[in-house]
Amino acid sequence: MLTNHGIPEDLMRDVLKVAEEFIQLLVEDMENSSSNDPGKKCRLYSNTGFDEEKVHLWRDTFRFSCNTLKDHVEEWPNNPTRLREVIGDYVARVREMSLLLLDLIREGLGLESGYFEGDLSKDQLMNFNYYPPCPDPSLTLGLPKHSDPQLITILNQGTTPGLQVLKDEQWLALDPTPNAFVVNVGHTLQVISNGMLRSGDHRVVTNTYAARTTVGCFIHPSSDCQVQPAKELIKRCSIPLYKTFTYGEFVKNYVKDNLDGNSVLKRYELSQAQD
Ligand SMILES: O=C(O)CCC(=O)C(=O)O
Ligand SMILES: [Fe+2]
Repeated sequence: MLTNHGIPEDLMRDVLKVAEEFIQLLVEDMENSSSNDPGKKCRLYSNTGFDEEKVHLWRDTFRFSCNTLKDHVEEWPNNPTRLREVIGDYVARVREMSLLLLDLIREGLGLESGYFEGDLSKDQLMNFNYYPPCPDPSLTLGLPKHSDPQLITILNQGTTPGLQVLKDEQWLALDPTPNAFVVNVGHTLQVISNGMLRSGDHRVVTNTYAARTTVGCFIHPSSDCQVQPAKELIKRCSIPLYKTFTYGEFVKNYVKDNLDGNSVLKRYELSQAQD
């Protein structure tokens, strides 16, 4: 949970409001606006693999590519009319804060200055998530158990509860704290830190009484970037626990494994690697 982060409270509220308005417009025209093509830079989807998945999820998501702003802003919708302005401001501030956070993490890990700069943190995605009230929450989930594949996630979870984290094999509710962000370590940061930082499993449960809107920002490497345990950490104290991979290939496997309920990291653990 991150507080005192410097992002204005009214901007945190505004971004949720724009997300609510925008999703509402799209949901009314779901058939024409949704797409199952993961390569699309801006898309509305309800499930990551509708045909293959065992449980259909109680969530609509709109995904934006965000970095650099000037390369992507034209792809974003412009209805509601203030969407581009609000999101542009929000995304830029979240990015600045995330890079600062990554630099503090870098220092804590004892890595050389600038380690996360460049391709490792080049890209940024943003999701608007909308979880409508569910008539029977025992039958489905907003989002099943998963860890995020990216470097870090900065989640603005609004005011409605629903997020849970797995701790000692128990699901704990992480109820919203006003104006705080939830920060998740992603798989990529787990690999770079050679397991010193661990990605946390989380999920979203539904409720019968209120819709829930959240906004997640994900900082991640460019698709062709090589990800591996930091050499400095290996030199200092340990053996590498993970194989090197390109981020784009990793994400493809993540999507595949997630549908089967498996952790993608298993494929890349060196002790279990075939080659
Ligand atoms: O909406 C939430 O509370 C969590 C969303 C999430 O975990 C994700 O998009 O990866
Ligand atoms: Fe997540």
